[in-house]
Amino acid sequence: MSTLITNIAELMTQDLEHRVLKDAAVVVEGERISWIGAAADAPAADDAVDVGGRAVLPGWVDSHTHLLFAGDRTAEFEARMAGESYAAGGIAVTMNATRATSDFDLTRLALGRVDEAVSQGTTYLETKTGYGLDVEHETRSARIASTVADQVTYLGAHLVPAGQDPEEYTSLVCGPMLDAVRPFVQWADVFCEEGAFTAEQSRRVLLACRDAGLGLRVHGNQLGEGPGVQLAVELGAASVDHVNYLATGDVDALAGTWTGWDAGTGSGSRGTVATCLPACDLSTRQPLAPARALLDAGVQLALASNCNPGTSYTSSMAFCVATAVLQMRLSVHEAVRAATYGGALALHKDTGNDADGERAVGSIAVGHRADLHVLNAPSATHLAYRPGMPLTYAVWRAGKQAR
Ligand SMILES: N=CN[C@@H](CCC(=O)O)C(=O)O
Ligand SMILES: [Zn+2]
Repeated sequence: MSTLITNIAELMTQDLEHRVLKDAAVVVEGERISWIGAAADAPAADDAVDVGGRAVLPGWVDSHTHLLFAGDRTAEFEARMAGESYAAGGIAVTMNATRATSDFDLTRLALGRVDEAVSQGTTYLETKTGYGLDVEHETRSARIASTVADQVTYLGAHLVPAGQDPEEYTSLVCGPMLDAVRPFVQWADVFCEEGAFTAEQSRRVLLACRDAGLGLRVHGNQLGEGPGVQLAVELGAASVDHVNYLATGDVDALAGTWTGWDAGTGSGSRGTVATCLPACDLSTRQPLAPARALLDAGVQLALASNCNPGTSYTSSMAFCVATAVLQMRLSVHEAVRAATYGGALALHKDTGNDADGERAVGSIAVGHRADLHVLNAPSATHLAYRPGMPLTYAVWRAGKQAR
């Protein structure tokens, strides 16, 4: 079954050539893109959809979310808006509410959040554990996460639960907890920050997880300059996320990880993606991450929602893109790229068009997964020009119309 999607005013492919086509069309065959080009040259297909002169982008790739949680932290948010600072300790409030919730309800809540994201144009997403924080509840979160998200990250090292010795808890995270979650996860992450895990504890966790075959990610440099970025670079993490407080050496170190990468062909060894989380920065009143400086230095960038109940209770990638343009000085093309291709790069899903289903996401090219986001606007510029407006008109996810 093939579908011709035509009358596209602007097709922002985010492919390796950064092509933006006018008056374009796309053919979707099964779950893959089989053709793109000028609408006038489009081949026949079984079915046709006229999108009426609207813009089409790749679906958002949200490479950083925390969707496995119950409860609410409105009071903490109100206190923050009244002048309190964000501190890692709030995670314990969500841990208690999450532990007290049944499997059925936790699944229902997570599925509802995925639906919210997809209805706003997200077609591929990662989510993390991190609100269970004992073997039973981390394993449950990982298992449920593996049924609702495309990729799952183990974040047992989110906070040391009250009353536990930090070194003993770190050993649990590196040992029995890791063994229990391992069947359900592809990545491991650690909150390397004051009030969470020290550099040494973080290194232990990351090394144990790397030995277990997991890819690495780091929450780093969110609340102050710290060791997160350097640790991520040293251990070859796929991404370091937050990156609000960076020393010059941090930017240079991140840029250095991309010297073996050919951005023109998407080949060579991938480095460490800097993932900026602007919705979180606003909600915690932290300085926005220096996305412009990172890009200018040659660092590959992702934008993600960081949807979670403490620091960023939104899955709106459009909001992140608008903020990146309006406040972080990215162009619309750069911001959309970071929220699509950049997320795919951070999740190692930027390449692949094999028959076995390993298909690239985050860019529109022949053989890639058919993840398309049709805007109710003639160009992607409207994402920043009309911030906060409901611009998602239609969504295809793996070739199926999801909205
Ligand atoms: N920084 C660490 N973890 C989350 C916040 C978790 C919470 O406060 O519940 C984040 O990415 O911002
Ligand atoms: Zn996070």
